[in-house]
Amino acid sequence: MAFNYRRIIIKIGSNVLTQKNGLPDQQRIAHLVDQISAIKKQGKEVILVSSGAVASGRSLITVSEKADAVAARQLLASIGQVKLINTYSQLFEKHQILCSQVLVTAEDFRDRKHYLNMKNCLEALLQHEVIPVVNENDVVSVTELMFTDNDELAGLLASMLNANALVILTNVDGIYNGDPKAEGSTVIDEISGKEIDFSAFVSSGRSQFGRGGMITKSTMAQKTAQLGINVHIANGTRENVLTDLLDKSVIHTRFVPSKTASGRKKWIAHSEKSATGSVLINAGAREALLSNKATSLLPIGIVGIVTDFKKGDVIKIIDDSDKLIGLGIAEYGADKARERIGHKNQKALVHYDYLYLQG
Ligand SMILES: Nc1ncnc2c1ncn2[C@@H]1O[C@H](COP(=O)(O)OP(=O)(O)O)[C@@H](O)[C@H]1O
Ligand SMILES: N[C@@H](CCC(=O)OP(=O)(O)O)C(=O)O
Repeated sequence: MAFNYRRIIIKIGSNVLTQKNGLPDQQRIAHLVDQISAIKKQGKEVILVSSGAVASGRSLITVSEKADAVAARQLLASIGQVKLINTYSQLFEKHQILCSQVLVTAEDFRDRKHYLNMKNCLEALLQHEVIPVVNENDVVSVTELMFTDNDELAGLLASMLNANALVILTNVDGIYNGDPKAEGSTVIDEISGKEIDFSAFVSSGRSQFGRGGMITKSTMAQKTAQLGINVHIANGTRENVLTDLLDKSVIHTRFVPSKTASGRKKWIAHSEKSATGSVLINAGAREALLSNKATSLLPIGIVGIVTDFKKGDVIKIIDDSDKLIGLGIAEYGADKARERIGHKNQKALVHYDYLYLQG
């Protein structure tokens, strides 16, 4: 039986869209659009996360090697994004499908209002049968404001939109149990559970035009699967990869989803970078939070406030061995929390509904 997903995020990596010389591979893009159109015509909702702005820019302008690297990337992306979206628009038009351009920054995911605006826009596009083509707004996202890569962006969108599946297309068949080029390495077809140390078999090196690499891809995939979303990593350079993947007839890696979380919890799960405060908890609190019961974080289990926060801020919950246990929204500020540390019968600092635990 095929995978019967209703809403799918498809991420196409730089290396899939780019030829060896760094220029866009028009033929491959066309073939992917044909497949995405076929999937759309089966009544599924598709959101495309596409890299390739910088590569497209390279096909239009030459930037001096002496130019500042950040400015060069901004310039290439600004010019290239126009070409990239035009390419998609023309190719989808052949299938009588409308696509749209959505450019986002990491900041848009940190602010709950921006987050909801973005979500509403994407929902409206899907309702109107449009395929949103999303990319990072490379023109304004520089250095520390950037996503790690478009895999991170795709993972955030998958949880934001409660997608059934996230398909990441890269230039290898999936995650190998060793160096993909080494003899004897094979593709791991299913990954489940939390405690996997990817660095044991995934090397930190990136492919020619990739930004994040396979370790960040794997970590993001695992986190997304923990939120109840199927994640597939497959080879975008293979013919018919998308249609074959949904028919379960192509070799690739699938991250088995573990549980489903509420929309709010999904947002909190991805808020680590915007967490302002942090609290230290004792072993008892850790045990209670990680048990199968729905438990809120009570002041009795808190041993210290590491960094201050205000009511409503996302805070990090850290255990006695300095491990990040979870994230949650503070019900009150650090001052009140300090007064209540270790006391019984106090209002929870983080209510269970606003708590995301990563185990
Ligand atoms: N164990 C592994 N399994 C698969 N790929 C790996 C592994 N270790 C390292 N890699 C490298 O990760 C690369 C893909 O990641 P990345 O460069 O981020 O691609 P993309 O541009 O598609 O996001 C592959 O080309 C491969 O060389
Ligand atoms: N936003 C950039 C791509 C950035 C990126 O992370 O790419 P990838 O390595 O494919 O995840 C572009 O359009 O050129």
